[in-house]
Amino acid sequence: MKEYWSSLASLLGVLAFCQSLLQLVFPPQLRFLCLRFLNRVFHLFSSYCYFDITETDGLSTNELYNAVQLYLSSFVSNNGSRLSLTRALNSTATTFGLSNNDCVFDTFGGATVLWEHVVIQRQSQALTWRPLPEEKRGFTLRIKKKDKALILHSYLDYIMEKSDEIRRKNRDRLLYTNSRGGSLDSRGHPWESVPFKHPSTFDTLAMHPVKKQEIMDDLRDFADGQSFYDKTGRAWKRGYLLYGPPGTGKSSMIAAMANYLSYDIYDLELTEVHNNSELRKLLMKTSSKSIIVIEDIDCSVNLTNRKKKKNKGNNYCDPETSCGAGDEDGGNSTITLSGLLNFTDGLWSCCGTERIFVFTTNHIEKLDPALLRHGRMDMHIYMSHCSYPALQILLKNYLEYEETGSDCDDLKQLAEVVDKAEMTPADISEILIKNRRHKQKALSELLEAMKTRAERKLKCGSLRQQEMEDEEEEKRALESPEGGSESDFEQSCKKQGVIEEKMK
Ligand SMILES: Nc1ncnc2c1ncn2[C@@H]1O[C@H](COP(=O)(O)OP(=O)(O)OP(=O)(O)O)[C@@H](O)[C@H]1O
Ligand SMILES: [Mg+2]
Repeated sequence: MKEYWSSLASLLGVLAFCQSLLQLVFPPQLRFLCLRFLNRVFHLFSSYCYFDITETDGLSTNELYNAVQLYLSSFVSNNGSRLSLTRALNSTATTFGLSNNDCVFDTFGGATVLWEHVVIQRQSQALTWRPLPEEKRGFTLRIKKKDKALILHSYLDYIMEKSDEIRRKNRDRLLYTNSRGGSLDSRGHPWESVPFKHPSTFDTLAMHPVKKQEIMDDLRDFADGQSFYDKTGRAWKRGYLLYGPPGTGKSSMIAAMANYLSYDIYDLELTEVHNNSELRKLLMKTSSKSIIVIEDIDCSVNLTNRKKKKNKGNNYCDPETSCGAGDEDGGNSTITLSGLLNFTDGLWSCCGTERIFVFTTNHIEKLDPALLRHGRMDMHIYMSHCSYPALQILLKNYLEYEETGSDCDDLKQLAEVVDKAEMTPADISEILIKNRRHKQKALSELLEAMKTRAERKLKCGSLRQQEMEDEEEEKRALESPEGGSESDFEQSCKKQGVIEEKMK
């Protein structure tokens, strides 16, 4: 052991002697050149090349550094052994990060790359007007030389895209409204926003699964369809019209769409918009990846007929016929159907990308066909009364009721009566919420309510049928020569008698 230590000491002595000899023979300048030369030779024969992505680029922040950090956070939790955890302001998600001087591998298009997070202590604080952070941070990307073209062109673009997506997902969605009625905030913005935390998703939405899947596929195709829209020369936007009776889930569907695509919502209150140019300004201030909603469009403003001339006592006017002196925009004091059509489909509608327009109505028949045509409203979605497949979703969500097969008598009866009852999901969910702790009670109360509704519907239907038949008979009697002899009074007495009989 003693011998070992003495030989180690003499070896260190020789090394120290060699080092001082080298310093004597090679001056520092020459040494630096030698090292640079050796480095070059090493890189010439190495199959790898390296890229440094620093946190700051001079004084401005390097977007690529932030993007890489976010991108790595999406998968580093599976691969890394030592991670940093952060949570941004207003965020509900935790972000994983690569710890200082740690490495992680990634693959892209068949190429494997290595990312290293490099953190170096800053030697001395240079004299600047802005104090610099104590650490210099950056990522070093190691790739094979043969993959250089692929990585530099596609991989870095992919990272930027992916990080945008992660940023949007981590941030809470926003719900914008124009309820201030045209006035701007301090930043000149016409929209007010609040965090959007609606819990409705496509899982909680009660509707036929096939229809639901069709809508989800359509939304996904739209969101992933940039190249398709570019190729076909179409503006990257899509319109959905949701129509159906109140309480069938139109607003819930909009929330589910926003949650599914992680889009913001702009809830446009048309009654607060004074004219077409204000509408256009509102549109210009919306961001991409958003859903622009006009609820109850038939009630907002009179938008029934583009060809109609100006009506008295009605804030609608025709853009194609002059609506007031000097009103080349169809009226500076009113909003027109033409203005709305341009909003959804004109040149101005393309001032942003990746936007969805959703209109809702309880009365589709009241809308002008121009508003409904494809290109404006590409998909017309009828939100119907509750069907049996939709009811099954509600039972599962509210009562945790799993498929029990044909042995459940109540379920069988519900399946028979649900279509005849024509109840909305809103009506049904009220009964289920009330009895959610007693499954059996909930089912029997629901069945009772459905049966009563179905009976009433049946009675109303046959009453209406009878009335129509009576009217038809009356008409025929009046037209025939003998029928004309019966006086009006006698006829109305007879009719009254029939109605009283039915009411009994
Ligand atoms: N299809 C559905 N799936 C799940 N829940 C629903 C559905 N439809 C309605 N509901 C429930 O009923 C409530 C009202 O629904 P919602 O506001 O979406 O109806 P709507 O069709 O927009 O009605 P309106 O035409 O009156 O605006 C919701 O809070 C939701 O809980
Ligand atoms: Mg609604």
